[in-house]
Amino acid sequence: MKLAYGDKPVIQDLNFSLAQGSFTVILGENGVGKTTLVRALLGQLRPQAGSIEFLNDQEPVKLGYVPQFRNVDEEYPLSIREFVALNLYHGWTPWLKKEEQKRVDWAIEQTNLEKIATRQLGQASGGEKQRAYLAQALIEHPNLLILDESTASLDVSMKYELLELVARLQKQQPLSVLFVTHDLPLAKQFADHFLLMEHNKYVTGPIDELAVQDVGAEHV
Ligand SMILES: Nc1ncnc2c1ncn2[C@@H]1O[C@H](COP(=O)(O)OP(=O)(O)OP(=O)(O)O)[C@@H](O)[C@H]1O
Repeated sequence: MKLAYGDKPVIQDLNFSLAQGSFTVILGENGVGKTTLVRALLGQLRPQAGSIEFLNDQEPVKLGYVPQFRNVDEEYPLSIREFVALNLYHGWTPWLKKEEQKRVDWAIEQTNLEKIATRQLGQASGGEKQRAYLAQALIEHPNLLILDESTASLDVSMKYELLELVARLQKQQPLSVLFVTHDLPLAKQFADHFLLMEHNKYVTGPIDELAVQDVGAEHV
């Protein structure tokens, strides 16, 4: 597959398959194309050559996406619960159906946000905000969850908390995880496979085969 912005190639000859149910980490230096690959997976960027195929034989692939941490304004008007439910509001009906309410409850419960669900999102801590983004991504019951540097700028215990939630969900239900990060210890702890991106070279394999020297000092 080739991905480019106009005539500026970013990814050339990437041939990569993601095993169903795996927890795969994507590593690589700044600017190597990790977010570009995520954008292509999300359907925001079309490959200039090759293609992305979702070969799930049981059910269609449903993507969930947890973005990089962005601070939300303290005055942000929605409660955590309203924020989690945001993508369920369609058209003019300002209320949710019973079944949709249940999905919101489930996502809030899975991310340990029950106690603070009525709090304004702007008043939540960094880790709680990121769990709210995770809950929002879970609403459609995705079977492929993409986290794009979602733990960057969280402190160590919050990083682990977020990924422990993701790892638990991955084991509970048919869920594959793609996790873009610069954090090698976190990758080693949670992932089972890796994709290491370098300019025009891509290495994949089981996480045990990833050596620290392959990744470079900036990741450690
Ligand atoms: N919309 C765009 N138009 C043109 N070039 C872009 C665009 N977005 C990204 N790029 C360029 O594509 C290259 C890859 O960027 P990308 O954001 O995918 O890298 P990355 O590996 O995610 O980096 P980082 O670790 O810093 O987030 C960079 O050279 C970047 O400047």
